[in-house]
Amino acid sequence: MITFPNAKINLGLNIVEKRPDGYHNLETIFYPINLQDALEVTRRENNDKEYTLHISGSPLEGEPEDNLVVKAYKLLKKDYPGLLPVDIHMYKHIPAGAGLGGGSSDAACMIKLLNDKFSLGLSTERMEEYAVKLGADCAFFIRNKPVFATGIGNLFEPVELSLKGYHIILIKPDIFVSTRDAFAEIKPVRPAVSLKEIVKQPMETWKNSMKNDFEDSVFKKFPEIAAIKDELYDLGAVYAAMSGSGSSVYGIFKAPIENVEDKFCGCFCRQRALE
Ligand SMILES: C[C@@](CO)(OP(=O)(O)O)[C@H](O)COP(=O)(O)OP(=O)(O)OC[C@H]1O[C@@H](n2ccc(N)nc2=O)[C@H](O)[C@@H]1O
Ligand SMILES: Nc1ncnc2c1ncn2[C@@H]1O[C@H](COP(=O)(O)OP(=O)(O)O)[C@@H](O)[C@H]1O
Repeated sequence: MITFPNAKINLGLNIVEKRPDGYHNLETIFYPINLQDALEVTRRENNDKEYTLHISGSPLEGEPEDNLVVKAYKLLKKDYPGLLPVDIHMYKHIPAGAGLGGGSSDAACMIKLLNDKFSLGLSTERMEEYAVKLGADCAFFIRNKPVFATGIGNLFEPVELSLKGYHIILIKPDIFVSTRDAFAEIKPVRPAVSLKEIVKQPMETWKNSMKNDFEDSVFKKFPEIAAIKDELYDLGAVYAAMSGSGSSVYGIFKAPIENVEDKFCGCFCRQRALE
């Protein structure tokens, strides 16, 4: 059984307050895009091991047991001992440490895939409960629809928003930003106007009203990321921002943009909204 975990971008991101558990309450809009990994799970013939993990594509650091797809398997196996041994094949295309939620998407897709393959009968809500144990934004990828998210990024309200027809240019500089480190730099502030209201306004207004709170500290540390955002606006983006805790930056355009390959030296890709 094979599935294609997709990335997301954040449209705005307000870090509202620090919680007693050390995490932060935030508000953001998660929007799925069509940049995808591939994840395949087959029944392992040999029962010598519970699982094997084979990764191809972009190299990923860490041991197999650190990988979120393995963590997802083990999490379900605790409650469903009948889960059979599996071989996991993953092709990594979504860059890590990019604010694109690649690992979280892999983990959420693993839960959905195991639920289907082994007929576990988990409801969507139950899968979301498992997903959030693996990562704050992981539950979003279970339904994988545009949402206004609050809490630690795990409470969702649908948003009336479609980027269908827009052209998204996504730039991933060769910089890894750790989400944990990015949070450590933030002083939380409750926004004067909620993102839920801002996103209802025409996209042309977002440049002056929609903010990613991680940008100030990440741009200060890595001015080259700020420069990418400026360049996207110079190219005519209606809205441009860093996604999540970085380091990728996206621009949303009304028309296709030609000849960007040279400008961004191969670290770019064209995207469209996942419909
Ligand atoms: C903040 C976002 C916005 O999209 O950043 P990106 O990962 O996309 O860049 C995500 O919600 C992140 O989700 P995820 O990447 O799953 O976070 P986790 O692995 O659970 O947490 C990594 C670390 O970030 C911090 N963290 C994460 C989420 C949150 N609401 N408050 C936090 O303080 C914690 O220090 C935690 O140890
Ligand atoms: N399947 C996976 N894909 C990508 N990263 C993974 C995966 N499993 C575990 N990770 C780890 O997650 C970390 C990326 O997390 P994070 O910085 O939150 O990324 P992002 O900002 O892209 O969501 C990396 O250290 C990576 O080793």
